[in-house]
Amino acid sequence: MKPIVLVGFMGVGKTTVGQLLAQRLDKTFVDGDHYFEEQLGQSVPSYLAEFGEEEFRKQESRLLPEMLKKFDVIATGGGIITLEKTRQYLKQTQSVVYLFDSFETNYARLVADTHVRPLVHHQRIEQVQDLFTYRQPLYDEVADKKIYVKGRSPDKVVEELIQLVLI
Ligand SMILES: Nc1ncnc2c1ncn2[C@@H]1O[C@H](COP(=O)(O)OP(=O)(O)OP(=O)(O)O)[C@@H](O)[C@H]1O
Ligand SMILES: O=C(O)C1=C[C@@H](O)[C@@H](O)[C@H](O)C1
Ligand SMILES: [Mg+2]
Repeated sequence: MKPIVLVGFMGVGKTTVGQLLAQRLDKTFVDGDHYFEEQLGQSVPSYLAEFGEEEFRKQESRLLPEMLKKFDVIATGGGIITLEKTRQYLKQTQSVVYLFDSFETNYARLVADTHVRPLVHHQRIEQVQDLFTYRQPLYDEVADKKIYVKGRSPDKVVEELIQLVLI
């Protein structure tokens, strides 16, 4: 199977949906942030605090092709589209699916989630919204399919993904 790569803003559900999709299809799954932490031996928040975002993006970009070689379903980190070089790589990759939802739904999830995301932690809502708006065209640019989550359950999103990518 050609890998399925999920992209989208923090909190849209890439990890949740990706895991469920892989289970349904009996395929392997990897979460980009988890893979990063395993390979670098450091948590993402701690790495960002120590080395900064530029270095984090370089490492994230380097690890992406490795994940595509090793796994069937890949949930990328929310900022995977930041570097031009990484966007070029994703554009040449098949089955990149952009999961998107309204800013309000996304933000509500981020606030409720216990998982720490340094780029939104302690930021004002306006700053998170600016980042969300800035990134939309970048996800669009790299994706060849797009799913509007529309507040639906992860199960429903997985059903749509299967229809869209595999049938
Ligand atoms: N369709 C959904 N409906 C309701 N809650 C959801 C849905 N998808 C995910 N969630 C919840 O939203 C939160 C964020 O989900 P998840 O960690 O999968 O997002 P993500 O896109 O992987 O974020 P990140 O880019 O930061 O890794 C979690 O608490 C998860 O349980
Ligand atoms: O959207 C982002 O820039 C990020 C999302 C997370 O998945 C992590 O990769 C990290 O916290 C940065
Ligand atoms: Mg995730």
